[in-house]
Amino acid sequence: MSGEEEKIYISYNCVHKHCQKAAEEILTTIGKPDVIVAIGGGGFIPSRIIRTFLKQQGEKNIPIQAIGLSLYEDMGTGSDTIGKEVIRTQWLDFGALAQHFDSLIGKNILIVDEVDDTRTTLHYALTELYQDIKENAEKLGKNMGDTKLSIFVVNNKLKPKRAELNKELMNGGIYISGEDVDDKWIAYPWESDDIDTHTKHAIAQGNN
Ligand SMILES: O=P(O)(O)OC[C@H]1O[C@H](OP(=O)(O)OP(=O)(O)O)[C@H](O)[C@@H]1O
Repeated sequence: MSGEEEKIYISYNCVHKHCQKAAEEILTTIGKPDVIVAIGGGGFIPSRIIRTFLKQQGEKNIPIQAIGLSLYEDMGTGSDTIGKEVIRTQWLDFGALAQHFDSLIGKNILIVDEVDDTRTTLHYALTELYQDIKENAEKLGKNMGDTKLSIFVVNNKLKPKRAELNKELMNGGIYISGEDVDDKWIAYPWESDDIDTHTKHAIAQGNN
C-alpha cells in the first residue's frame, strides 16, 4: 500500500466542526477561557476557529497568544530519554500580555494544537506555562489561585505516548480532542498544495 493511501485526510470543514463541538463542551464544563495559547504552526488555524464559538454575544474577543514549539530529534539521547526535544521558537511575552491582564495568575487558559501525537509538545507546553505562571506569582508574592490549564487538539492519535499530562498542573482544566484517530499520517488542509483533491479525499474518508 502506498503512503498516500495510508494518510488520513482532514478537510477545513472537519476542523471547523471539531472546533465548534469542542467549544460547546468547554463552555459547559470549564466556562469561557480568558486566553487561548496557540501552539504554532498547527495550532493557529484551530485557535482562530474555536475563538469564534467561544465568544459570547456582546463580549470581547478572547485574546490568542502564540507560542512556537518545534520537535527535533535529540541526537544525544539515551534509550531512557524522550528521544525528541522541544525547541521554543517563540514564547509568551508577559510584558505584552499585561495590556490585557495583570497576569495569567488565576486565569482560565486554553492551549490549542492540531495534533497530539507522542504528546511531547503538549507536555512541554503545559509544564513550561505552569512553571512560568508560578514563577510570576511567586515574584508578586501570590499563589496560583484558580489558574486552570485546559487543552484542545483537533486530533489525538491513539498510540503509546512519550509523556503524560500532569492533571495537578491542569487544576480542573480539561483535555479535549475533536476526534481520536489511528496512528497514521494526518494530512491537514493547510499543508495541501491541491486543496480540491485533498478535500475529495477527506470527503471519501468521511472527514468533512
Ligand atoms: O505530540 P508530538 O509528538 O509532540 O507532536 C505534535 C506536534 O508536532 C507538530 O509540530 P511540528 O514540530 O511539526 O511543528 P509545526 O506545528 O510548525 O508543523 C504538531 O504541530 C504538534 O505541535
